[in-house]
Amino acid sequence: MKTVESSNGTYVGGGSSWGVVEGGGSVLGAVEVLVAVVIFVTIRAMREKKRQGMPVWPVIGMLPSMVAGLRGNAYEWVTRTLVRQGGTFVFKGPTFTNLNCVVTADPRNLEHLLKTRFGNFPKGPYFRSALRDLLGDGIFNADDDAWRRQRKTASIEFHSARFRDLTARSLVELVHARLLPVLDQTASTPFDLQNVLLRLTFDNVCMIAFGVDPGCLRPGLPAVPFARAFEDATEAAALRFVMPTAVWKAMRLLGVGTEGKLRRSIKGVDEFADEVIRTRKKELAIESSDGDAMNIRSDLLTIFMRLRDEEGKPYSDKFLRDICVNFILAGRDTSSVALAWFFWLLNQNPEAERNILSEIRRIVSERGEGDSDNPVVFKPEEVKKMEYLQAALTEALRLYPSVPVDHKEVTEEDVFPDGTVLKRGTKIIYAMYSMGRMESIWGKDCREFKPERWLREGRFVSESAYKFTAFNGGPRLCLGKDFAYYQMKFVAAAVILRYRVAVVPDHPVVPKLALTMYMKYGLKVTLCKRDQSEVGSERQGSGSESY
Ligand code: HEM
Repeated sequence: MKTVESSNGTYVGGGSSWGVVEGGGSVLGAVEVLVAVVIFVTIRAMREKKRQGMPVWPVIGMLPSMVAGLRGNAYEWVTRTLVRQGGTFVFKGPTFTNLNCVVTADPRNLEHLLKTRFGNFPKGPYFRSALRDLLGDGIFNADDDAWRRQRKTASIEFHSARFRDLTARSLVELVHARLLPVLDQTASTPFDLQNVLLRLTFDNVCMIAFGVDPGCLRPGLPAVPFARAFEDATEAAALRFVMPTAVWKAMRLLGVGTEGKLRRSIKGVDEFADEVIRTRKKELAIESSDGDAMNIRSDLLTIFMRLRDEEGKPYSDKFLRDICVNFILAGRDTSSVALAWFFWLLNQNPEAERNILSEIRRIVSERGEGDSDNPVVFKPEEVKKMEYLQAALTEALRLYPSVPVDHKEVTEEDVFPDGTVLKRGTKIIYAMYSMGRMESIWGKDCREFKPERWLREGRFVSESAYKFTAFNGGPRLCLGKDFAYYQMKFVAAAVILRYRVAVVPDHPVVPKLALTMYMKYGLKVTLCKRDQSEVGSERQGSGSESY
């Protein structure tokens, strides 16, 4: 039966079965209009998908794609989109939210952002406000003068001979008196290596930055309430970036959901930082009353306690707390997770493991007669010689950068070298994880673990900081980079020399969505002791043939 549209929009037909023609016709008409609108909107959204990498729906923008992406591996979802879009895409969030942003993995844009036009791309108010509860005004979350002052002070400390000496000594203590005995005790029982490494780097950063030793890495692996609180806090804080600001702010006000968790976990973090500051103040008071005038200690926290702010006043306890929390994030959660990914990758690449073992055994065998210690404790000049190990760690960081994405905000209108127009206030995400997986940067084998790509004639050769962005670049290049390499090499060499680390079969390994790239379920491993009689038996040069 044919139907025709009447002038008032209802449908009329020719047969008796249309007894309900008036009311039913109007429903049918509305349905047809709705179907037409849906088809129109879908076609338009799909056309946008071709252009922008994702369908753009009226009102909700690209939200459905984002929700679907976040349900799986969010980093892979961003990577797929970036690859499809040639290295940069514009994310359109729902109307009336501030989720719009430009996402890029293009080295030309990174150089523009981090170096050439550094002054035009601060962290900005949006990101600073999302992380303020956790990071306060600490170095990671500061711009302009507040950042410059902290950077200058920390930079002097990090580049001093005293700091280098302290880091080397602290690592000998941590690895030989704590890590290796703990590993020795576990024998072949499965344990979470990421957890052990996080304990090590936590103790280490507290020793070198605050001059305190929390003693988390010790036999029995005691519960560390701070660690739980800190991990929960970084996870809950990261979720703010995928929520409209109004939503997380309302949840924060009510103390519900992830915001309730964030509030509770920040309390746990603050308790630890407050205790460190209180204790240090007491110690300094005693030392100065003894006439030592604060000269005994010169760790980073003490240096900040001695400084005065722009008004000539000592820094507040709140600001000292921010310094502690930021340095814990910088020093605890980066090299530990990098090492966890590194050991996981080695487990799948036995050839690379053999090359590392060969290199470190050769280094031991090169020692002079009176120079051999037992057990072997690597010296700083030996750690420096570990070129293949450095290449393997860098390759792990290329594929699993400890900071998987980072952010900036546009101060004044600008244009990226790839032609993307950046309006004032635009939020920019640069995706380090995705950069390691771009064929356009690393070639067809970009997803393979190949330490050799970093070696020329057996020597480690670095890449541009705008291609290999794991340590950031430009004026905000990671301050702890040299220390982190030394620490990771020292730990990895000590472990690999003694053990084969085997990942428990079927243990799920996936990244967690947080500020740093934890393995969501940790890294369950068992250890197999190596025959120590082989140590030192490697003849000079024998290890270099394979790389
Ligand atoms: C594998 C280890 C490490 C990686 C991959 C890494 C990576 C990074 C990245 C990507 C940034 C830029 C963050 C941002 O601006 O949002 C950064 C900054 C920083 N890192 Fe590292 N880091 C590592 C280890 C360390 C360690 C061990 C320390 C200190 C103990 C440290 C201290 C810092 C500091 C102080 C900054 C702030 C620099 C600034 O904003 O001027 N890092 N790091």
